[in-house]
Amino acid sequence: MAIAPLSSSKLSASNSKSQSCDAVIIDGKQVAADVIESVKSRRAMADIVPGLAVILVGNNAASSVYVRNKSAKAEECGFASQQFDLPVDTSEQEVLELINSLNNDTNIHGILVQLPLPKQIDSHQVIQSIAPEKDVDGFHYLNTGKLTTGDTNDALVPCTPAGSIQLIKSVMGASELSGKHAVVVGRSNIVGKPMASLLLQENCTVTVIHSRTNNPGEICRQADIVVAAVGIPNFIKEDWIKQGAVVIDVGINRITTDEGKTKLVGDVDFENVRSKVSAITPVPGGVGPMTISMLMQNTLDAAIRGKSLITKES
Ligand SMILES: Nc1nc(=O)c2c([nH]1)NC[C@@H]1CN(c3ccc(C(=O)N[C@@H](CCC(=O)O)C(=O)O)cc3)C=[N+]21
Repeated sequence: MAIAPLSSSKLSASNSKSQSCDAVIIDGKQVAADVIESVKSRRAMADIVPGLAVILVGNNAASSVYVRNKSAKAEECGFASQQFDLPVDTSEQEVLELINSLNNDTNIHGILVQLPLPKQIDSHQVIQSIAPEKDVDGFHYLNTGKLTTGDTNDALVPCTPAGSIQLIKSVMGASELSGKHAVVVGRSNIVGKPMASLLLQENCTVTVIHSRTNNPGEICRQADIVVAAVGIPNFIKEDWIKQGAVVIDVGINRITTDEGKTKLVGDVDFENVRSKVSAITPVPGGVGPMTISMLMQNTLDAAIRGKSLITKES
């Protein structure tokens, strides 16, 4: 990881144990900007132009924010980014052929297929067709296997969980994390499961709860760390949170307010939860910007590994 964790004293200095004291609002934009600075300087030192290919089939609201921010960041980092906007009725075969050509393109180091895909396309087939060393989302079996077995040195780790761990580490030292009870709310392949693996690697005691869990609130209330990834606005209420917990809100939900405006909110009832926690991420400005930064980091890492392979072979 590029960023050293802040000292734990930073948290305790600004946040005494008393309930009236304000929680640390974790500045995801700042931590993400620090990662970007490190990516920029490592890229310049390696003297390479990482190539990132993004494939978008059709369009949906969730995807458009991501696509916008991603292209801008890639450019800022000195990457060559290519975007493929395919019509909503594109066949699976056409996507597989495009991926095959990108797998063989030596100027491309990272391939990302925006999810969800239209229903005529089997996303498992598509993801598994990406060359594992170019799988910057970290969804290929080889990368998920490396993550779950703890072989993370040359694994590409999914961006949102990797970013979430880094945000936790911005308020908690490694020794503080060890032994803590972390509760992950949600069991998706893109967030919940890889998040649980990363937390285990940090020596947390990990519980994953989901829509079929009995007494989820009772379990969540025991958590020192809560990672919410359910995709339901205000799902995590104040009475699910233990006093002093660290809360990471992965949710990105677009809602319409009473005044008819659209607004981005997370999965956590932020306004009511914030008085109870020691630290919490906001939405927007929390996990979202970190996801983008980790994508840039993964793409750079893939490009640097690609270059060293070529050097070894020649
Ligand atoms: N293969 C794949 N990988 C993904 O990682 C992936 C995906 N497909 N499909 C769509 C979702 C969504 N997603 C976001 C990431 C960052 C922001 C983000 O930067 N949000 C900012 C900006 C908010 C704003 O602009 O208002 C924030 O939360 O502060 C949003 C959404 C990644 N996804």
